[in-house]
Amino acid sequence: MKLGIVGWRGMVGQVLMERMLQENDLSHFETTFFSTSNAGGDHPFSKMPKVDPKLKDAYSLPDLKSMDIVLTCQGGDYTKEVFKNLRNSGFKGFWIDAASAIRMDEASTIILDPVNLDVIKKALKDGKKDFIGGNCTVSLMLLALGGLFKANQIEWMTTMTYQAASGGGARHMNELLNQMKFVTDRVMDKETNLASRILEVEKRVTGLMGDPAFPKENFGAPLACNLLPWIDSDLENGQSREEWKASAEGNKILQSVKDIPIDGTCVRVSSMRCHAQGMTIKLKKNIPIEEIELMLAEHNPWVKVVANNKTDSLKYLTPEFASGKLTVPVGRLRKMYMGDDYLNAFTVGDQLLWGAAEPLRRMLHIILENNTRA
Ligand SMILES: NC(=O)C1=CN([C@@H]2O[C@H](COP(=O)(O)OP(=O)(O)OC[C@H]3O[C@@H](n4cnc5c(N)ncnc54)[C@H](OP(=O)(O)O)[C@@H]3O)[C@@H](O)[C@H]2O)C=CC1
Ligand SMILES: N[C@@H](CC(=O)OP(=O)(O)O)C(=O)O
Repeated sequence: MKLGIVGWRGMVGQVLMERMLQENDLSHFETTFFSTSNAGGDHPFSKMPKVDPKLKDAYSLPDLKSMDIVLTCQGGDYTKEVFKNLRNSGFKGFWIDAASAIRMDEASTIILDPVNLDVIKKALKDGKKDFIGGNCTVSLMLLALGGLFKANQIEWMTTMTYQAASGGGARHMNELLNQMKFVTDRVMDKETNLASRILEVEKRVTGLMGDPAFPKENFGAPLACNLLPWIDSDLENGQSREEWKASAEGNKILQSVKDIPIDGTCVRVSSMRCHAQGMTIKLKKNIPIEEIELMLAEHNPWVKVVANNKTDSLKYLTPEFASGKLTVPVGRLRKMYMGDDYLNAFTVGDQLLWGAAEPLRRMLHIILENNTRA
């Protein structure tokens, strides 16, 4: 099959390409790389077999139309500019996309195959062609709690998120580091032990956040030494768009017969590339913790149930542990004071892997398999 890849140079694209090279994915396709900025130019994969050595124009409808599959992690603006026109021009191939732009469209299927392979297979059987990666926080939550969703044991749940700077993109990650530098350069200099005058130093740090030179062009606010309890746009019903995605996308991924209410507060924190979330889960009945742990652990090969003790929680339930890994640790599993059918849980995962790139490359294999069988 002819595969066209758009957005390979961006941050999500780089993570995707790293995984595709690790898994030798390109060997299954005749691949063309596209660019929005350098059509006709070179790319780093040109020496690989069955790869077009030159970049094609990512806005050229005829070039895109000649592909069997277009996979894009170029972003929502690109999708909005190209997708409809491409379909209107007669493109009958598969469109695989990391962006949220057409995720909730009727024709789109949200892909997270360890959780909804049956939904994906049915969509393929029904002739659907648009397969879109889910929101990172939602995908990571579903992977962590897949066992409980599969057993249909969740009545409702809340998620309180701790989302990394990477969710905003490369410029945001860079800005976070610059914010940290801006502060530490001004309060620490060569002196590293400020404990004896820490209250005075804290005042200075907080004051620096209001300094006109404080770098906040991307986040719009200080994230270093701070947190931001709003992610994405304002839906003007009290909810942020990121919060809305939990229930809307979660239930679409699961194709729930009756929607499971999922809601909470999404917060940006100063971790670099892993999103964490604390969850309160209202179970349909009292299930013993050992049974819950087993259900979660057996659901998929990537989830890692972490024993609910201080040592293991601090070792495994952190962005430091999860960064660069496909493993999705879930822990702090305990019944809550509210009753035995209330479960506390905490999970963390790499938002660029399972949260963005991994479901896209796995979809390529699902399409190949489906094609072989057809
Ligand atoms: N960041 C995230 O956490 C997630 C992002 N997504 C989706 O993926 C989309 C892409 O995100 P992300 O990868 O972070 O975006 P980037 O800004 O890193 O990359 C997007 C595109 O920008 C162009 N570009 C311009 N200058 C540079 C440069 N100096 N280095 C690299 N690329 C450059 C490239 O296009 P070209 O080569 O054509 O010039 C590239 O493909 C998002 O808009 C979102 O829709 C989805 C889930 C998570
Ligand atoms: N909004 C997410 C990242 C993202 O790209 O989400 P979506 O794919 O739903 O637009 C975050 O900031 O962490």
